Amino acid sequence: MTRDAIRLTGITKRYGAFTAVDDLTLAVPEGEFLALLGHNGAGKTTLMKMLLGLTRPTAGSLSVLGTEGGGAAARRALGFLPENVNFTGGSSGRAALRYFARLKGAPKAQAEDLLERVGLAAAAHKPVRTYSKGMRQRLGLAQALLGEPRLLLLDEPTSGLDPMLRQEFYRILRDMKAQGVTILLSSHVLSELQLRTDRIAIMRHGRLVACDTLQGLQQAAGLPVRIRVRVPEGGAERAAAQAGPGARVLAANGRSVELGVSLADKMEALRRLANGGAGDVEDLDVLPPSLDDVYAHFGGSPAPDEEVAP
Ligand SMILES: Nc1ncnc2c1ncn2[C@@H]1O[C@H](COP(=O)(O)OP(=O)(O)OP(=O)(O)O)[C@@H](O)[C@H]1O
Repeated sequence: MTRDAIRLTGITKRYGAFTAVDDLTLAVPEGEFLALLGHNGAGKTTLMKMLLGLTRPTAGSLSVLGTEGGGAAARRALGFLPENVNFTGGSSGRAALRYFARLKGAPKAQAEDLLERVGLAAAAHKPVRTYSKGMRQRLGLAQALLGEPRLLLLDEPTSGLDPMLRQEFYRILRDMKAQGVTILLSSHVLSELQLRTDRIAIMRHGRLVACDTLQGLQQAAGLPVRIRVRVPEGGAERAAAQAGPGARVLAANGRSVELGVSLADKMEALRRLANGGAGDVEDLDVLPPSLDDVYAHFGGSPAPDEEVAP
């Protein structure tokens, strides 16, 4: 039976009169890759800090890797990559990682393996202060992977990474997931998450407003699927009519028409388009709602003056 790596029940965190996390209930099964989305100030980092035991909830209960209250007892099995990786002092990447290995009780040799794994072996002898943002981020990931973490908490880990490094970064996470590691990752880069995560949790003003698979969120949002149809010159209107009453025209020009249909009407519209009069439809693409669309639907972005605590 799958156990929950994280179990949060009615978790609330207040700073004075301000509520940063508001009555949040969520269970994350072991081995799941969960993305945590939300506007600036939504409460993502605060949630991670509570899971790490760095700050205590004002109300509610939490369990991390079977340890009630999370914190120190679970921390050895946690890997954490903070939003702003800060390695102070003039030490080299290798020395910094060995230092963290000692703190975590991980073997020194693992530091070498991880430097290799994150592509920093050649720069390991250089002072961290000379590292680019991407290199510091990779060193931060290596630090998070020290020991045998069973849960990774990654706070906006890909900011500052170029597209190649992002791919490499997600490849490493895929390997970790294959080993059964649970991953909670917060990010603002929605496009990179939609095909990589099992579920997506959306926070707004400290509250969990949605948590499901992308498909589940798409269904719950009831956003239209777009069907882009290529037609012979002047055939747009005919193709639109052919798609049936469930389809409405979103955009059209002489050679193509974009139709919006509900998920429930999608297959019927596709059948009608495919079976219609020969030559009416030359080609078609089906475009499901993107994570950006879903995120916007669930109110992912606050009004500009709502972003920070008063
Ligand atoms: N120690 C604190 N004292 C007072 N308010 C705080 C404290 N820590 C966080 N907050 C407030 O709690 C809210 C949530 O902050 P948090 O850092 O969790 O947001 P976030 O979702 O991680 O945002 P971002 O995407 O910008 O990193 C913010 O309004 C922040 O100003």
